[in-house]
Amino acid sequence: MDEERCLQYLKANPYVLEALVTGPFVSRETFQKWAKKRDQKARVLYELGRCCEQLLCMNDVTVVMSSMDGAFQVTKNAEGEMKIRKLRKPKKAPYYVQKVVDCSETILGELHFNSPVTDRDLATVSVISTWAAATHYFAKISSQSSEFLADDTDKINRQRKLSNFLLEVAKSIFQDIISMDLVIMKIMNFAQKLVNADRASLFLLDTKTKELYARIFDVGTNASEHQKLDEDGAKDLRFPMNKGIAGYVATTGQVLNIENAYEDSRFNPEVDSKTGYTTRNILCMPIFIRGTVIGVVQMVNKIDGHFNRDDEDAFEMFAVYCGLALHHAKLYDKIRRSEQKYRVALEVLAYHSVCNKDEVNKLKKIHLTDRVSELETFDFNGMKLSELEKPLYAVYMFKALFQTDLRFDPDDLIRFVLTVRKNYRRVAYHNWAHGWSVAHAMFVLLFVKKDIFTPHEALALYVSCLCHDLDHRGKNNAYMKTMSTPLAAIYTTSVMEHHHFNQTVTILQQNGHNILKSMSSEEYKQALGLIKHCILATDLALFFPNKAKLNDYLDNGTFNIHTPEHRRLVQAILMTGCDLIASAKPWQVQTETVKVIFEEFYDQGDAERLSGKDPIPMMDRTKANELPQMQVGFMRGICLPCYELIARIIPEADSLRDRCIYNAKKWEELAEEQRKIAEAKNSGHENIEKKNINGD
Ligand SMILES: Nc1nc2c(ncn2[C@@H]2O[C@@H]3COP(=O)(O)O[C@H]3[C@H]2O)c(=O)[nH]1
Repeated sequence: MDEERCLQYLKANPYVLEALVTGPFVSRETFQKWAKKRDQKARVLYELGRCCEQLLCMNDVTVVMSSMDGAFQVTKNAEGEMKIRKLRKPKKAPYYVQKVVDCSETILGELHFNSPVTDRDLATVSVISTWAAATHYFAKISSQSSEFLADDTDKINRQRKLSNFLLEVAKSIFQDIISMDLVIMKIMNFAQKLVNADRASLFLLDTKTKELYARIFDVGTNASEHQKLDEDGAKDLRFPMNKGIAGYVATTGQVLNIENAYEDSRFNPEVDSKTGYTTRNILCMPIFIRGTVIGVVQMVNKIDGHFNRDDEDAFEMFAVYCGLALHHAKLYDKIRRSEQKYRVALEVLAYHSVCNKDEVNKLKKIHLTDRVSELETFDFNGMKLSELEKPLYAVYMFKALFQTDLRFDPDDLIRFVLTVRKNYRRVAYHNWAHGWSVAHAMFVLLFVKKDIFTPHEALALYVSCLCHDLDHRGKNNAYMKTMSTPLAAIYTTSVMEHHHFNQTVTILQQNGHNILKSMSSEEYKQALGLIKHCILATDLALFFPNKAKLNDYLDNGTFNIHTPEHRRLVQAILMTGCDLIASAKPWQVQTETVKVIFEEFYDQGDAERLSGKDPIPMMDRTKANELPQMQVGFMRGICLPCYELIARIIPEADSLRDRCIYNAKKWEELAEEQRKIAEAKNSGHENIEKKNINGD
């Protein structure tokens, strides 16, 4: 039936339209909207009629409104309400009928003039009628658009409510990360209100048993009645994932909006039978995390009618946020679990990596009363000390430097030194003996140049040297990175040095180990900050910029030991100088140390080769013959510039530079010998080759 025939039919059978308009299929607000629209037209025509009566000084203009159902006379009752009644045929035809037509050529109505009118009157009436029609037309447009807008406003308000809530959810996901359940509850609660559902529930997928279980199950419509079930859900709210609307959605990942649950073969009435609740309609949404369904959210029984398209759209957005919240909940649980595991590991480690009572008592029994003057020179060879003497002398040096300025518990000091010893690994070079010799070098520097630093600064420098290579694995930062070790994942720069510092702090935090405990919290914080600065400075990668800056200040005469930045540079360079102390030891000690350094280098080179990477020449045992030349490069390129700089700041320590120059020359002689041997070999080979070629 086309529109024209439909109109004819409705005109012929007005009761049909009446029944439709006042029946259940048109909502109250729609009916009111229509009525308002009609009222508006009637009101405009009525006011137009009265306006013409005033202008033409008459009072018998009949106002007629046109509509689909015919012509209606418009009057106004005592209360000012518009009254519309079917137009009866007038006894006498009007003198003049003015049609009121709007911009879209729609006839709004007519004005019947029941008294004689002049041409001038007609001209006036025509103008006013046009204006009135235009006014009505634009009023309609604006009311439509405002209706439209009103509809839109409705939608906009709904969207705004939605987006405000989603923003709240996003914020609470990050703020309430702990109680993710609370966030999910909020989401469910809001979703339920937004789509006006009587009940809401969240089912999660148990991938092991291929079942769905209720994690949040709604027993009523206010939040307090939400029933949050434990991780496994309530036992009786579990069912195979191929059952029910929830199962279908979980299996297919599709959204389902079921208008009549019991008529849908996929519906599972078992849950209703357990809860005594009757499900009429269901809006069910899958929850995805990274493309995998992890659960479904269900809205049950729309309060008025069934769920519509808008509900589906709004709810789809919630399903995403549910997924986000659940994902965070899972991640957070994982983090919590790994933190607990980490704590357990730390406890076990702390127990085994702390010195024991026997070791402490053994050291306590030895009382060093006399001054050990041989310790007061850089040339002292720590390699000759026993496993007991090293900690004993480490305690002695600490006391010699600090016991007049600092308060500390002597037993704490013994425990600290012994535990530091225990946390160096038995690798060829970066072991306790290295830590001890670097601390000894700092002891001598501070001994010969007492007043350059405050007691707390000196303490930080000494402790840093003792601890600067704690838990070193005999592999350098480059190795840690290329092998993508966990340490390299934690620290982006100075990987091992950060780890050494972290180990230092861990030991200080052990019971009975905090040698800094007499400091105020501010002093303690500063001391730790300086220890971190000093240990990180032993990363050779930082030596070059530090050296350049300090030399600049010295060269341009702006160096001032009391300037904090200059002070930190001096501390850093001293740390490097102590770390490389083997290069400034007597030649015998230098060569013995270099032997173990390269043993460690070659171990790393072997490990790199095993993992398919070519080691650098210095770590390649097949190039051991190039060692002297490499040492020349190392001494002249790094050690010598370092000790020359130290001598500029602490002239009393210029012996380090002299020793270093001597050792470099020795390595150059060896390199020269090595070169001659190589040449002899080559020429030997050449002679043999020539003989072969000549056949003699
Ligand atoms: N080639 C060479 N490297 C050294 C020598 N002494 C120290 N080093 C390197 O200098 C680095 C200083 O920081 P580390 O102690 O971490 O590791 C040290 C070694 O890699 C040496 O005599 N020869």
